[in-house]
Parts: sequence; C-alpha cells; structure tokens
Amino acid sequence: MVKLIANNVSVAYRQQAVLHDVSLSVSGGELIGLLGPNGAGKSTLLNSLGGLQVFSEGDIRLNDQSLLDYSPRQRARLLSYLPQSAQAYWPMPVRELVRLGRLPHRQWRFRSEEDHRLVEQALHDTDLLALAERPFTELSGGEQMRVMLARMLATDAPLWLADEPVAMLDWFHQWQAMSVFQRHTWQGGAVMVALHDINLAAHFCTRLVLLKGGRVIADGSVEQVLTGERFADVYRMQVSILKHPAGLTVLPERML
Ligand SMILES: Nc1ncnc2c1ncn2[C@@H]1O[C@H](COP(=O)(O)OP(=O)(O)OP(=O)(O)O)[C@@H](O)[C@H]1O
Repeated sequence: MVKLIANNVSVAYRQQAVLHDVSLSVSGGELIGLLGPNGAGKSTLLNSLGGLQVFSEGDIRLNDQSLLDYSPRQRARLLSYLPQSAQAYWPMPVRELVRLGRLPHRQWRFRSEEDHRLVEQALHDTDLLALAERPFTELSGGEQMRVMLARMLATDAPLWLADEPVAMLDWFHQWQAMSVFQRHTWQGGAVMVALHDINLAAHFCTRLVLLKGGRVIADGSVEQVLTGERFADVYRMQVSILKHPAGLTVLPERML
C-alpha cells in the first residue's frame, strides 16, 4: 500500500517561514481532510508533498524512497496532484483533456484498453459524459473544475493530493467527488484533500489534519480534531457541535 511520510518539513518564501516542522504520514486506506484558515499553509504543504515545492528543511519519503529521487514520470505514476484553481487555456475537447491524465502510463502514442477504461470511468465519476465532446474553454467554472478532477482520477495513481477540488462545485458534485475519493481509499488508495467545508470533511474523512500559521495543531479523528475550543482558536468562530449517529455537524454561531 502507498505510504507518504513527511518529517519536519519547513518551507520559506523569501526567507519568510510559512511551514514549520510539519511531520505527518498518509497511508493507503486513508481519506485525510486538510483544514485550516486562509494562509494557514495548506497549498504550500500539498505542493511540498506533491514534489512541486522546494522545502528548506526536512524530508519527504514516498514508499520508503526520498521524493527527490523519483523521476517526474515515476512520481506521476504513484502520486497525482490537483492544484488549487487548476486551469487549462486550450479549446480542447473535455475527453482529450482527461486523457492527458494517462500520459505517465503511455508507451509512445499507443493508447491501451486500460487508458480508455479509466478515462471513461473518470468522465462518468465526474458526471461529464454528456459534456465529453465540448471544448474545455466553453464550460462553466464548476464544470471546468470537474474536468481537472477527472484528469486526476484518470491517472489511477494510488495517492491523490487535491487542493480545494470541490470549492466551485454544487452540492451534488461535491458529494460525488468526495464519494469517488472514498471509493479510492476503500480500494487501498490514499487521498489528502484541502477543504474549507468542515461538514463535508466531517462526513467523509477518516482523519483530519488542522493547520494554523504553518503548523500542524491537530491530527486525528473527526471527533478528536473538531472541538469548540479549536474553532475558537483557529477559525475565530463560536460553534455548536452536534453529535449524531452519522457523525457530527458543526453549526457556526458567531464570530469571536
Ligand atoms: N509565492 C509566494 N510568495 C510569498 N508568500 C507566499 C507565496 N505563496 C503563498 N505565500 C504565503 O504563504 C502562506 C501560506 O499560503 P498557502 O497558499 O499555503 O495557504 P492556504 O492555507 O492554502 O490558504 P487558502 O485557504 O487561502 O488557499 C500565506 O501567508 C501566503 O501569503
């Protein structure tokens, strides 16, 4: 099973530290919600775990090998990263764009049965089959986000890192995306997803990591991480936490 381990990772932009000593692991079977207010360091952490961010200190290991020792193609077969506000500027048909997710696996220009199956599955899982021939540039913002998500799903990499992939999606498509992540983890994959929707995270995630000011201040189960004190401290919000058989729901009450 896939395993990513970050040990004491620190990142600075122009000598300004934005991630401090972050240590965490992501293992097959886990759907991890990465939470924290604007500027907490979620994108910086996901960029680092995805191998796209130079870190000043620390070490990240993917399946027991330093992330820095992988070639981009080898890494892309194990780890797929969906950045925040991923974009494309070409009027390429949706299906063609989703096919780009298969590039790390392609031998020359040959397209296998497996490539075809995974692209169609990704289009199905993001509700895009009816839009598959449309030019990407003519889609709405949420539809474009689903195409980017589908491209990530088509990679079939065991580890998915996604930065606010549902921020622009309607309720149905948010649930659909989270359900696909959940299914991936049930099949042995691992997902780490940055989210601002706390209740979506509480409903679907098996574990939450909460960042504040570039530090991990909580890492554990939904019940362990989502407490009234933490909301007051991290989000400056007074909340009520309703526990019920399906888990818990957080109701915002007032700003502090
Ligand atoms: N290229 C950059 N140069 C300088 N500072 C940066 C750069 N990118 C991000 N930062 C700073 O690093 C900190 C963490 O940013 P990051 O984008 O990781 O936060 P985030 O938790 O993803 O926020 P959001 O919820 O708004 O997406 C912020 O203070 C931000 O201003």
